[in-house]
Amino acid sequence: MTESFFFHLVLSLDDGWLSSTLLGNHQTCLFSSIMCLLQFEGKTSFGMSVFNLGNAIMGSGILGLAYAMANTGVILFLILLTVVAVLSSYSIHLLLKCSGIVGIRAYEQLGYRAFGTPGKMAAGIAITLQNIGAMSSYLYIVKYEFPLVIQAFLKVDHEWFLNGNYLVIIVSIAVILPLALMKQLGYLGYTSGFSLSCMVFFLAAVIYKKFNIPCPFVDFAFNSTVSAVNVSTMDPGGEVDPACIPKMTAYTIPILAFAFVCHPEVLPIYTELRNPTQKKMQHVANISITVMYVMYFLAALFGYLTFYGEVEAELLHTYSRIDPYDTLILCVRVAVLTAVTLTVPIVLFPVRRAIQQMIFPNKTFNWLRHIAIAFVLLTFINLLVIFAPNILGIFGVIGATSAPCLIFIFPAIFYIRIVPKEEEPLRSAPKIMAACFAGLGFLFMIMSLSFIIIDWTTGTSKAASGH
Ligand SMILES: NC(=O)C[C@H](N)C(=O)O
Repeated sequence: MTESFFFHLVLSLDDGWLSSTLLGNHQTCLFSSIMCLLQFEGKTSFGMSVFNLGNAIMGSGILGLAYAMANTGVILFLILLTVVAVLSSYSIHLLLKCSGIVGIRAYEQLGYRAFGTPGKMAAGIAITLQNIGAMSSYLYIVKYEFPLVIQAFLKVDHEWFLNGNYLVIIVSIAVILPLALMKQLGYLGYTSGFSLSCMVFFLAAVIYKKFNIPCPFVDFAFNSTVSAVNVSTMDPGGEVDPACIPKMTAYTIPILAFAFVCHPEVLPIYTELRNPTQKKMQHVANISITVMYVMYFLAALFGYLTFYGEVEAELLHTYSRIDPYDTLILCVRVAVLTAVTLTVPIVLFPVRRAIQQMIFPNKTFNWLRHIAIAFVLLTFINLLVIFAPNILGIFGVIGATSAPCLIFIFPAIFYIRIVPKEEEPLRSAPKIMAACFAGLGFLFMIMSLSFIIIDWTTGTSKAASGH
């Protein structure tokens, strides 16, 4: 094997640690490369990689989609979902092409290659924001769903352990922190398949419940007085209920963008793929995106058709209004809780790496730093979840800021800078397309942000109404 092969390999494996190796002498470089080859040689099969990427895509975003559909109507939602899915696949194409050219398999390192330190910092900050947002939304689900599960199973009221804030802290210390301290997760690890099956179960239950819950449904809180909550689209006079006429809100597109973000995880999954080629990885991405697209659409459709305009920003919570003790929904809660809890450590890994690359570049692995970053991050996220007003705010702010950067803007501008002019001149079709893509990202970001700010200042938002 030639030295250039090793050079490429070194770059592509672990940039933080190995960049220091590159500065050392050739022997060290060669030795490290052989160690890396033994340690990190891509071993993950095609199918497993599809699972891993699917798991990276699938998260709390799925719980917000029915709400997004309630705001747009089925047809517009389907169009928007398709557009975001296709664009997400195109942006993975841009990332893969860049990484193929420079031989780097980390998002923030692509930023460094394209724009030096500012590029690395921008990508690092976007990844940190996005993944902290995703983790907060996962712990948010723990905060609100876990007490209901415990209450139903133990049949107790007013106990200290029914306080969601305590539960978030306990779950973080007992489950997430130990997993987050592992040196490697075998990237995205073995929990992916399990996590995904939990979400398939969730989807099946949502579909089943659509045919099982009468319409209009009876709110549990008013059960004794038997007052029906109007969720049918028609009022008795045959007029369409104004509450059920779809209208686009500031949150629709940010929720969709949030739901499709998986980009910080794409390159690491590529690194671990057996016999990796750009084409093969694109194929992995396209399959994962298509499967998630179908699951997202079904979850949104049936969730929406169960509750119409009454659906809340977090779908599971809406079911409690009918019967908080319904066994099937309790099992679904446990499944979703497990899925999102197991995803937190996985989502934490790219953030830790981004922080390491931003604050301690060129430092070798250090257990103390590894543990300290995980601890500080988890503490911060716990505080966020305890004090954050609601999940819609998280979807909205993150979906309107870091998500468009990671999906649209960065892949496009990195592509324009990294692909050499000799190969593709600035005026070539692929680069013009990438520039339009970045422009679309900017437009989307500015529009969504201004809508959300208007929404907040005028106080019309459902986001203001708590959970
Ligand atoms: N991985 C992420 O950043 C978010 C993920 N797409 C979700 O829906 O929760």
